[in-house]
Amino acid sequence: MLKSRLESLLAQTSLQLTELQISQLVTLVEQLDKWNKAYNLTSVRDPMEMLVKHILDSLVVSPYLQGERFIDVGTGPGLPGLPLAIINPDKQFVLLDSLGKRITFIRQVCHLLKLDNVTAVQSRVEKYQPEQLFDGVISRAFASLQDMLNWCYHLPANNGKFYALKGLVPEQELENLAEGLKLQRIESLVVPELEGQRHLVIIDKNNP
Ligand SMILES: C[S@@+](CC[C@H](N)C(=O)[O-])C[C@H]1O[C@@H](n2cnc3c(N)ncnc32)[C@H](O)[C@@H]1O
Repeated sequence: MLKSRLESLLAQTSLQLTELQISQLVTLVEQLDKWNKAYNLTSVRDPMEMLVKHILDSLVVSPYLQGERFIDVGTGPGLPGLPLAIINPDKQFVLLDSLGKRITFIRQVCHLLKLDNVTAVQSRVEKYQPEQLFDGVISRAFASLQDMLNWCYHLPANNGKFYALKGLVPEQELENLAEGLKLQRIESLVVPELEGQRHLVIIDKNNP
């Protein structure tokens, strides 16, 4: 049931996935459902609803990612980072959250799915000092844009980008961007069968 529903949702997008990637995404939803009660991972309880609200909502960001190294900050149970890592095995993803249970969940799923392009890190983002900077900093349902940019300013490499998934366009939050930050564009995202607006705010960082 989950697999055929996912295939019909994917058919409404331009995304081309392999059989392995589809089966990994189905397993991810099954694991979210299995561990949700114990780990309080998401308020979405119905696995069919998770396909739209978590999996498709994450995957639609994929065509916009430029570069090879990404960090998903405030990833929770790995959203959008895990779906993006599954369909981009050639890119590296650090999934960061301050809550240990969520990081434990991500590590279990990576082990189960044999994902070798994901590193899960438990830390507050303000304190996290990576050995190597990132081409992109991704976030969904994490913080206001201003807070995200303040707390994560140290993470992108020169010419790196911020990718913030938002409902409504956060126009006020785009005023007075810090030095070196520039709004590149706001993409309107189409998530099959999801009610409400979705936007991807892309901000460029050029080191002053
Ligand atoms: C509302 S959840 C969103 C989770 C996921 N991104 C999603 O879209 O479902 C926000 C997450 O951010 C994490 N978080 C909040 N402040 C943080 C911080 N300063 N550093 C790291 N993680 C943080 C919380 O633990 C929580 O898992």
